[in-house]
Amino acid sequence: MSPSFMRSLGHGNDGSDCGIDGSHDGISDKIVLPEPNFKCAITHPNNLRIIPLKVMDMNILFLLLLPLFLLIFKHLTNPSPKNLPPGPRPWPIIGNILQIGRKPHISITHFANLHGLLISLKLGSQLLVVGSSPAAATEILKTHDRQLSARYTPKVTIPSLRPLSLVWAGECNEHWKSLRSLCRTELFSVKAIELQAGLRERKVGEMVEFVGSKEKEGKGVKIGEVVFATVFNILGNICFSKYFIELKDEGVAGGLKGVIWKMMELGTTPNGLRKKAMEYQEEVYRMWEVIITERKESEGVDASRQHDFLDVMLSCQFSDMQINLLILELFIAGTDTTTSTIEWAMAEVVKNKEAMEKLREELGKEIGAESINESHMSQLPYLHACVKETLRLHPPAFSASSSYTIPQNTQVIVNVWAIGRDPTIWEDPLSFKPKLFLDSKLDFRGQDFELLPFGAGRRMCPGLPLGIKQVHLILASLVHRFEWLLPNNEDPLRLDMNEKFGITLQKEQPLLLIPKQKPTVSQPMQMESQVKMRETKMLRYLGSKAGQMVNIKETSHAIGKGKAAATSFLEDFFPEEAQS
Ligand code: HEM
Repeated sequence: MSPSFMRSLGHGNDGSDCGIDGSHDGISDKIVLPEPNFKCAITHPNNLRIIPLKVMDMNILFLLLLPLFLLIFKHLTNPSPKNLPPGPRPWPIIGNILQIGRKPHISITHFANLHGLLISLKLGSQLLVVGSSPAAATEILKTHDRQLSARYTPKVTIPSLRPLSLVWAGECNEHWKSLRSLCRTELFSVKAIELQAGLRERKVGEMVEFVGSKEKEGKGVKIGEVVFATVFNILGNICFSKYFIELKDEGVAGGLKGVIWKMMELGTTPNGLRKKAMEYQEEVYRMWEVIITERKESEGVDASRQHDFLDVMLSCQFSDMQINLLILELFIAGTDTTTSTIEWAMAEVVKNKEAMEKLREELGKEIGAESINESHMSQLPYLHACVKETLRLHPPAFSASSSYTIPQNTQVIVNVWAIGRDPTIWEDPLSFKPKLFLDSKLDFRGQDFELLPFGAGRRMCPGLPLGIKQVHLILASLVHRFEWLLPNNEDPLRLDMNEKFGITLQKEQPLLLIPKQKPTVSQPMQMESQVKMRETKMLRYLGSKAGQMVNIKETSHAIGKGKAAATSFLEDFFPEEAQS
């Protein structure tokens, strides 16, 4: 679960409570309330002297205890609303916080097993409703998407910034709509994604060179750090035409990743530390504030530079604060999620020999000795299946929003993690089996409620097109170029797959792998195998087009080479037809 992505039935809705009928949710009628199991361990050392309290001390004690009395009074006079979904019995004042613990995705799934697929919990005085089935997800993210599309905002966010925010927008107001539409057209449209392809290929190519460089030979590579630096630089370039992190500056990516993680973590603490969060925000803004100032001062368009997202925001008259906030939110929402997906995917394929072999075989057949590029991606069904399987088992974020009367301001979430591991939906749900997706039409684009790593409905992830392109290209490149070993030749079967809960579900132990260059083929052999490979692809493609007109652009796409290569192949194979 990503508390940051929690939805709420908050302000800005029509104000009425939401009555959702979820009787079909399969909620178990066997309600087993686990007895609280906390031991009160107060020790009384023998040498502790007991000093009688004076009248003055009593007054101080009374003042100290007053807030506690007030809290208890508030709790007693403000009972939980009736007719809520079942759930574990909350403790006075703290609610279920202690029972939820440090791994909420696991404890909440456990509560769902005990109480049903729609449960309610109390986080202090905050009510939380959790759906853990595709049916509950459909109710929350589709049927009642409009009423439940407000975002629950952690206390750590600065109230004055909320109206400017995309991620934290409490309601789907006009400003939120205009930000989503700006991002959709300028960053994530089909055209924008296609225009960025060269940039992604270049940055991923540099990452692969770095991993395979002499200085890294035999050394461990922290997959999360090199991937984070790469996706951060891609987004940095799209927004500011600038790369922020040098791959060789070990630790910078780790440091920045740490700051982003900490900022997100503050957002997940019930009473977040606003001052600390502000300090982190300022630290990140400092990275690009010079660029904004220079750009505002420069006159005319600099022809040596590409048109970037900063140009777009300035032309829309965005203030510095609006620019800072939007870019920060894109970095927060887009870098850690993508990195974590790739880190999990690598961990799963390294651990699962069969999946790794199949993926290698597919990459070898389709790409061979060519340099990998995005036009290859559509020819790699097993790669796509590996990514879907990773997102089923390790969705980086929970999603957001029931059959009960939900009071206003309730946090409502869908436990996507639990749905991905539900044995009534998936066979052998804890194993990594990409094959599941090979003959299946199930997709993660918000239509299939069994698989919701990007959420669904109005607040669904707008960055999906960019995120998924990066995941495919980086995973394919890392697997195709190297063989991967664990440090000290450890058995991959014993790879630690524990999760650390935060805004994203990361690997608790960062993945450290040793790359081994795959045996290289000599230059002439490489050329020969490339030509052979393209010939096979070309024949396969033309076979599928028998009796139809073929288009050079599509042909070049199908063979993963430019138009010139496609034309010359067509001329070689079908000289007469190519003439016409
Ligand atoms: C594998 C990669 C990614 C995953 C799994 C992912 C997942 C998610 C999820 C689950 C949500 C919440 C949806 C909901 O509340 O129903 C979300 C929201 C969001 N994501 Fe992503 N995301 C990814 C990549 C990206 C990228 C690359 C960007 C942008 C650069 C991005 C930008 C956003 C934004 C701005 C939101 C908030 C939208 C709103 O509240 O209206 N994400 N993402």
